[in-house]
Amino acid sequence: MWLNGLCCGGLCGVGEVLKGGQQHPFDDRQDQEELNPCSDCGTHGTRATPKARPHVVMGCTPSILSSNNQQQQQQQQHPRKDSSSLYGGNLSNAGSGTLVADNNGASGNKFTNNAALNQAQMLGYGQGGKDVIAAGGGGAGPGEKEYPKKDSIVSISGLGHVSVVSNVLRRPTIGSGTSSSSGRYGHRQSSLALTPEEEPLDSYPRLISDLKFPNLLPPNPPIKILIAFCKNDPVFEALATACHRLNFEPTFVKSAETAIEAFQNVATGGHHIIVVDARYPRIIEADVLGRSIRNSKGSQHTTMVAVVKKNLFEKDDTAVISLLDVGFNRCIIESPHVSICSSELRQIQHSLVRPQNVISTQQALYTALYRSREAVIITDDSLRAQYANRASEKVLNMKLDEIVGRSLNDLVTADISNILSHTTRHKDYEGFISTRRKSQETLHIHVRAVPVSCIGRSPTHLVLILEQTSGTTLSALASDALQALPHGKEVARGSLHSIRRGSFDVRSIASDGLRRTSLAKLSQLPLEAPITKVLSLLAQVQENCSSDEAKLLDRVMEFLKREGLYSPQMKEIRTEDPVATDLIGALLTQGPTNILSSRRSSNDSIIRGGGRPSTGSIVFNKTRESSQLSELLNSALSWDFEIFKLEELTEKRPLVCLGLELFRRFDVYNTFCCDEVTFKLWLIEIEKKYHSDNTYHNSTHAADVMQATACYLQQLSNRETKVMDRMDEATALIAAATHDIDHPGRSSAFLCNSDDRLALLYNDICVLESHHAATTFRLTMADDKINIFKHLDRESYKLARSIIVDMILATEMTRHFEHLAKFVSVFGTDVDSKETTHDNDDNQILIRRMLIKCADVSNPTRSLKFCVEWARRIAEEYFTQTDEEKHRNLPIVMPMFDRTTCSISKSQIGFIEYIIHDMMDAWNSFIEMPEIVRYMEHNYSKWKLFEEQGINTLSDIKRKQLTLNSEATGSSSIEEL
Ligand SMILES: Nc1ncnc2c1ncn2[C@@H]1O[C@@H]2COP(=O)(O)O[C@H]2[C@H]1O
Repeated sequence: MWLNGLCCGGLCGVGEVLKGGQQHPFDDRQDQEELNPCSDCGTHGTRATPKARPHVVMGCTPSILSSNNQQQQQQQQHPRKDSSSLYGGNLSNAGSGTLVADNNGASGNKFTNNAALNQAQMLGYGQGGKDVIAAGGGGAGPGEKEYPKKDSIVSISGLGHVSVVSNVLRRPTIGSGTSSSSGRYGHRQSSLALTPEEEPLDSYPRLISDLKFPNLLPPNPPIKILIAFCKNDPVFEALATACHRLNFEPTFVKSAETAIEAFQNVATGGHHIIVVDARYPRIIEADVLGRSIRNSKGSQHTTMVAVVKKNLFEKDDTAVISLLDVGFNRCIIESPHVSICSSELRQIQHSLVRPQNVISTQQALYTALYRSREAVIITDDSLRAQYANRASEKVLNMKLDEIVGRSLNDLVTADISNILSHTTRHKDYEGFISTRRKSQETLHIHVRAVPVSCIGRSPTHLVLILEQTSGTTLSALASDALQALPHGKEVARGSLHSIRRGSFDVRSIASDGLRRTSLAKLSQLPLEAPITKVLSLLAQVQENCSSDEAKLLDRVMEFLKREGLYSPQMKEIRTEDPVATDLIGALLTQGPTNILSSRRSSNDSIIRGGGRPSTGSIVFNKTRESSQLSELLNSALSWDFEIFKLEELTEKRPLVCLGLELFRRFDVYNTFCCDEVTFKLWLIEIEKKYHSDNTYHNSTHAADVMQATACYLQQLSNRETKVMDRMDEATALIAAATHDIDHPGRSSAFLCNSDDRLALLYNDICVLESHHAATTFRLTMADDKINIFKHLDRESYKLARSIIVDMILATEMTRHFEHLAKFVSVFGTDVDSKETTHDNDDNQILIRRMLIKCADVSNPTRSLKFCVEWARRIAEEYFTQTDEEKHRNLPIVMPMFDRTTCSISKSQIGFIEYIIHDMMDAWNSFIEMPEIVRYMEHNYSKWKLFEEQGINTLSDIKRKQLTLNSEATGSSSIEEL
């Protein structure tokens, strides 16, 4: 039976009891705002009906239920003196009634805070309410009615009401000491119970201190053990028999993939122990499996054991250490003896599994804290915030990652020595302080500071409970609202004022005709855009100025009325060189026509043969094991990363290798709560979708863009003020990896001209980029095995999706100048970009778009040998397109890109001059990576030189590359340029 199974917390007494295990308590949609009248009695407000939230502490099944009741405003606050543990310090002292029950709905000796105790006490339930609240077990069956009895589990409403949820059959005797053999925790009959032979839960007598600061009891199922062994040898047999003897529930699997699947299985997974055979790394890669399990949701309290060969211990401990580093808790030596295996497992159960199970219950307490309406911040002994709940984000108007890690001195403006003078003497402090909200506005707020000693006797942590009194709340809200209001006469259309002002006169409508009526209505509608306001202000200025000024203003207004304020006027970009004109025109033009190119021709036909070579599966293990590869991946965040060497080592499949390395470095597995195996399978599928026969738009380009993205992210993460959070980093890497997926090696204009199905599907608009974004999600969501988003909650998924889609679409070049202009207008090259706020959704979008754009066309900013190779590859792809256009008699998008006549050097000069130079200048001022500008300038001068030397065609470039490569065998780092 669920604790919160009653309609209004049982006030009406006719509430229907939900059947245990029903969907209701698990359903997030139940988390609605309170104050609904009870549907059964129709009278009692359910304001304080506790919200029941499921908590997964091990595996995937919720096992603990927490509820949090907002205490009645007027109710007297009792001084709270108890504080001796981290839990006790915060939850005990929180003013809201917080009650945590197990998944049988019994609070038992789970957690009850002081506010809940006080509420119960006021209603006369037991001495101090403690016996009542702590009692557990028993209870009515589904549908039975309940009447308050003294010895009952209570549900406490914010209105101060207590309702009965279940009866207590045996009343515990508080303070009567512990039972002879139980000790503190000896009361559960379970393989997980701390002393399994003891009495049932509800008859265990508890100490008062246990009630105030208890360890929540862990969930109570038998021990589930997952055994991943590739063969049934004697070691396996001994282990299996030992499990049987210990009454463990084993699952046997033979590979890493099936192990992950078994562990993640919602119904049967979530094992307490996983034993992995680490003796045969070629069959089961224990380290990869270990990392994947650790990155799986609900694995943080699973004990992982590796079985290793005896000689592993005899040699040196590096192999053992590396297993421990990836998340194994223990390495045991292989043994074919059942008694040895039994004893090992027994010891693991006692020394690792039990403490883990107790610790796992913290999750419920953290959830209670997170849901609390009081702001709770916990600092360490040097007063740095270590924990902050959701309410504190609101109070301080800061994001969690801005609070955590910050010194208390930065969070409050008051002198905190007063607080410390109390807390260092183990005394609570109560009073008012001023908090420093991010908007620099201060907020006076009531604070209770409670010192907590986690180790030893002196305080190791400080718990701060910030309570907004109604006055402070209102003033903060009022000032927030005032700030949001438009000032002076500029009351926005759509605001209350404007709507009233715009309400139309019924009589005038009646006298005018229907058409005029609707026009009148239209003009009154709140449709005014900011630009309309600017225009009307300029029109006002025009009335009082000289005729010359008025003419000038006319021109200004003319420009402002054009669509696409940030789009460059293509016709105005006139390059002197026809090659550059062709290229820039093609890049900036949406749809089938190259707006800059005047030549249209179609003549020689060159047949482009061959389909896509088979993608095959990658031989990942082999390449991973190669020391060359791991050495190469060590430099994964260097701007001089050897991308073409990676392409060679991975047999043209560099994305999986580099992707896994970068995801690991940026902790993407944790951010997405998703294991490495899923990411690996995902990367394999994504890479397969890149066309390896494209010379440029293949998976090496994707890997290169991902690598540039990672370098930029790395650079941004070194900043004092955080620009990107973990989700931003993870999504940026994913967008980079997928941004050109399934690229056909032809431009969007080509697809439009050839009536390709993609052009028809996307109406000639953003054809390729729309296809890349759509393919990414279609592919990922189609198969759970590769669905890297599967563990994100709906909100996080929506956020991740919107960022990824937006970033992929930003790589579309027709909006290049628009993105650049917007970025420069906010983070302009002259102003110190560090001073510009990044913490603004619009600015964040600008940064993300610029980041992926600069990564996408970073090739001219890499060292010369890479820059030349990329230029060769893109030229080859352009030439192939021209070949096909000629062959199929299609309009030629870039007529100058003919393989027999085109100057590649000239195309690069134009590309750098018109597209790359300003963008990289702006990006460098923001990100501070001078090497990109130095490389770009060096490459530019080299292309000029090549051009003078007549190095133009593909074969010229190939010859030049040979000399460059032999020159570069020394080093080509930026320092030597
Ligand atoms: N070195 C280069 N020279 C000419 N065009 C380039 C070069 N690098 C990238 N591009 C173009 O810039 C475009 C950016 O978006 P895409 O990757 O879709 O396609 C790219 C190429 O068409």
